[in-house]
Amino acid sequence: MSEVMQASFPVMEGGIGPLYPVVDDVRWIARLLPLGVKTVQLRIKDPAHPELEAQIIDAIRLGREHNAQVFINDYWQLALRHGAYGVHLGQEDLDIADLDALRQANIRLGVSTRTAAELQRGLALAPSYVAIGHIFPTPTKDMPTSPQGVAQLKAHLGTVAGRYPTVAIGGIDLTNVADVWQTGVSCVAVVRAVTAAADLEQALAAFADKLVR
Ligand SMILES: Cc1ncc(COP(=O)(O)OP(=O)(O)O)c(N)n1
Ligand SMILES: Cc1ncsc1CCOP(=O)(O)O
Ligand SMILES: [Mg+2]
Repeated sequence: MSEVMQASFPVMEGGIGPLYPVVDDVRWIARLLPLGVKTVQLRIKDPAHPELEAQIIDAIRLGREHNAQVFINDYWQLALRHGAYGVHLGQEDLDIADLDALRQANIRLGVSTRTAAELQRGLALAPSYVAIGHIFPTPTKDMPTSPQGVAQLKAHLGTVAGRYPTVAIGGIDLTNVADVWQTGVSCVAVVRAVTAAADLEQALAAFADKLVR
């Protein structure tokens, strides 16, 4: 698909990273933001979750209170309704989302990409960031594609050419994050490395030590 000029989504004023926890409950956000995390995503996959809208409202409020960049995964209508900082959408979400409404509301957009073609589609939207994954095998999400690995990540970063912040996701932990970071990616998104950490503060400190440029 060729790139067509599009109105841009807003830039993330505070930069993006370097660590971007993706969590399934707003209580994580309440723990993470006071610890200095600046970008976080609320990813609740069950649309029938009884607290879905309440958690989204709380997440947006916490983001404002801590001057942090809270992205809402998937639920772009609720994000619009409640004035979210940002929305994260995958390729299938992009097919149905009202991107003009998000642009008009000044909501930042992060997009997932799994292949070179999806990356082109994502870039054509002039998003606030582009995510590339999954980098390593992960049990957290069923993926229709194979892990891309660090070399492919690096090739994709060449395509982005610094035009947008980049996020690597999928199977990233303290044992492999240095390899990911040395590609020059702007940010590393993690689920289990944060939510399954035995000691949250220690895990954040260990990532901070490794995510230095
Ligand atoms: C930072 C980041 N990258 C990728 C994804 C995956 O989004 P998507 O493909 O829409 O899948 P779901 O997360 O909705 O299952 C993400 N959420 N965040
Ligand atoms: C949401 C998502 N999108 C691509 S991989 C992934 C899950 C990453 O989870 P983990 O960090 O636990 O491997
Ligand atoms: Mg999605």
